[in-house]
Amino acid sequence: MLEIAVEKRLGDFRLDVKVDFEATGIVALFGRSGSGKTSLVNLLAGLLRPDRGRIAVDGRVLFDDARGIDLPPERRRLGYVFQEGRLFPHLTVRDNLLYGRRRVPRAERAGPHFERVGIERVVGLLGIEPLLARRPSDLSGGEKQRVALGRALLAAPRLLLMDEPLAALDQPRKEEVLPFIEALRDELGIPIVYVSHSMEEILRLADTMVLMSEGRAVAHGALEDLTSRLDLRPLTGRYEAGAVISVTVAGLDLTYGLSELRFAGGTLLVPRLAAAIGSQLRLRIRARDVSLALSPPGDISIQNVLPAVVADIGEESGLGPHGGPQSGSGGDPAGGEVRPQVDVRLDLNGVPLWARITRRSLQELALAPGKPVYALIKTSAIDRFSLGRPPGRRFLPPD
Ligand SMILES: Nc1ncnc2c1ncn2[C@@H]1O[C@H](COP(=O)(O)OP(=O)(O)OP(=O)(O)O)[C@@H](O)[C@H]1O
Repeated sequence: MLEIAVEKRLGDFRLDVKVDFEATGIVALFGRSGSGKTSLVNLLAGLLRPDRGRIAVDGRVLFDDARGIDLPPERRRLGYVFQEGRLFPHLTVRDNLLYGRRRVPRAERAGPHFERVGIERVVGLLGIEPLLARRPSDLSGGEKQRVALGRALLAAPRLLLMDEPLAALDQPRKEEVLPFIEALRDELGIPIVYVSHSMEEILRLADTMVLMSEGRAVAHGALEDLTSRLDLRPLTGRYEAGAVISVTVAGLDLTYGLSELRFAGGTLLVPRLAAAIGSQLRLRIRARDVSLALSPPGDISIQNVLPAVVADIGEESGLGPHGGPQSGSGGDPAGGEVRPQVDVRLDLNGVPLWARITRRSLQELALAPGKPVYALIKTSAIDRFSLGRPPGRRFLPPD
């Protein structure tokens, strides 16, 4: 359990965060640039001192101004991985890793907590064995981040803080590092607080989310719930509008190279996935990739046609004119300018899905809450990057 109640003034910016959450798996700290994510992580790590408040991890108090407690960073037993690895340039990879090990206080160098992050295991999990003799200058960006992760883990932290660990990497390098982060989550059982402003990354990795806005934690909870909440859409972002769905790989159509994914709302066909039948996946379907029809269309190339009911109709997500949430659901939110699109929340047998359609379609189809419709989703709408494995479950290696 992570208990946070802190206040901190930084110039004109005021951070005032009160949130308690279960620290298991990966907890995403999400928010726009400048919402206070890094400052909050620095307060947790002990790199920044709150003006007042209290921070506790699993009942262990790290900071409490009322009781005069302020543990220095090295006694907090938290690991920290930054955007850029910050490895020691003059040390080999092996010595960088051993540096992490030496940071463990003597009294803690025993027991299951310490042993589960043994050097061989961490090196194996992160695939960095071939790099041990190299220096950081001879590593790619992705390799540096894997070593930085290893160094943080070898210090046997109670909690790992990761602040935009992939932000400095290009897409192929991101894809290279992501499976290692997933492996840590699933194999080591060390909770991770993961800062990112990339919803794609969060959807892939996290199961819970703390949503930050203007120095406050405005919501926290299960990722599926927060991403389907209409009131939070202005904060979860315009391009990120979409739904997260947990599915089971149910079959493979070898003739056409399609995988069948089953969930409570039906079956989805997607281009063949490197996942064994029976494995669980979480995928994301963006609102802009979903169309609606009142009856199941006949002559159409779209393979995924799923019955649904309109649950809610909201403004296209994004920022209002002053950077805040939009108000109302009418067609005139920004001083006379009609927004051409709306987001329709659908209910597929209890599973939420979003469709972004034009306001004109909304009227022509006379859509309203309760109306039965069909959701049309192209097979290619489900991009590989959006596919994550649900936290805590093992994933069979790609074939
Ligand atoms: N030492 C400081 N003095 C004054 N203002 C600061 C200081 N540190 C941070 N801020 C301000 O606090 C706000 C929050 O910054 P912070 O880095 O925590 O945001 P963030 O959500 O991590 O942003 P990003 O995603 O861009 O990294 C920003 O407006 C920043 O300019």
